[in-house]
Amino acid sequence: MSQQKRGQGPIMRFTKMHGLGNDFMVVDAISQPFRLSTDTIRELADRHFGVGFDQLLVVEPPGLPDVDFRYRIFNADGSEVEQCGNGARCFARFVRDQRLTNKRVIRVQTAKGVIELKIGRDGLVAVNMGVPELNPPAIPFAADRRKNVYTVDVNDQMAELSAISMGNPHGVLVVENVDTAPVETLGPLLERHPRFPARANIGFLQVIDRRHARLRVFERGSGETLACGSGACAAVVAGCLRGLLDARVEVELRGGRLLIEWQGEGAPVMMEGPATTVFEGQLRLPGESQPRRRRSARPNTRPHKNGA
Ligand SMILES: N[C@H](CCC[C@H](N)C(=O)O)C(=O)O
Repeated sequence: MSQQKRGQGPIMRFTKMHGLGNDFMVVDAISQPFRLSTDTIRELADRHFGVGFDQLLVVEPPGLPDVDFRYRIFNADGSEVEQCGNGARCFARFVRDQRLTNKRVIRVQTAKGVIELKIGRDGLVAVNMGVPELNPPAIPFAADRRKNVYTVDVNDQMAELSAISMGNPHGVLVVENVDTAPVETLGPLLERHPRFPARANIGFLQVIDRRHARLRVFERGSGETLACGSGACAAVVAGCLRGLLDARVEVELRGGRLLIEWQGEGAPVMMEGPATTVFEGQLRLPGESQPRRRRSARPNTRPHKNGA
């Protein structure tokens, strides 16, 4: 946060959390005003000058009658996105720990639909991530027809990948060994490939056997993360479509393991894994003027004009 701005704005409370090392800044925008510009989100994401996170997760009041909360997600580059699987598990733990609900089954509205979160007594969180989208225009992915595997020309190499949306777009490649996969080189090239007009998260999937896999993900808007929940879901769907995986798969990511289950086309993808709170914090935002709220007005949680 640039020096001249520090210390002029309001105090914002937050909680630092992670799902298998995919880390988040989580903000309750129900009990406090939330209005962050894209630039401020980028500054807060910085691991030296800010809080440091892969994604910012925001808890808002529900926008639909049959849901408990609205769930907004911002990548480290400030882009607002449709889905975050590891974040969904942390969201569930956060709203219970903050006593925003006492439910164990929570329905949340994301930018692309409604997902259901279930907090187990073992501390693990199960998420119904919804039905994967395979139709190219809805992913979005440029293709003349739907296939299980597409050939994409990238830097004069032909990459074979599956294209799947879990609410957010994913490209999944099958590799011999994730430890030697070209994540740093091919990841950013495919993230911004023109055939992914909204960019994409790029997964590198190593099949151990029909019920075990390893995965690394170069995430859209954040780079490689230690884990990607929606990426693990997309990878299992891709593996099943290719006939390489069974319905229930243990996916080993760099930060730990997720259990993913998909019973096939038309069925939702189920994910189960941990959610960890690291610390509570508060910070003084840059000197963004906050509108004087009329006494009766609701907390201002509407997005800032040029960002969140
Ligand atoms: N980078 C993703 C959002 C976060 C997804 C990931 N952290 C997860 O656990 O699903 C995107 O731009 O779609």
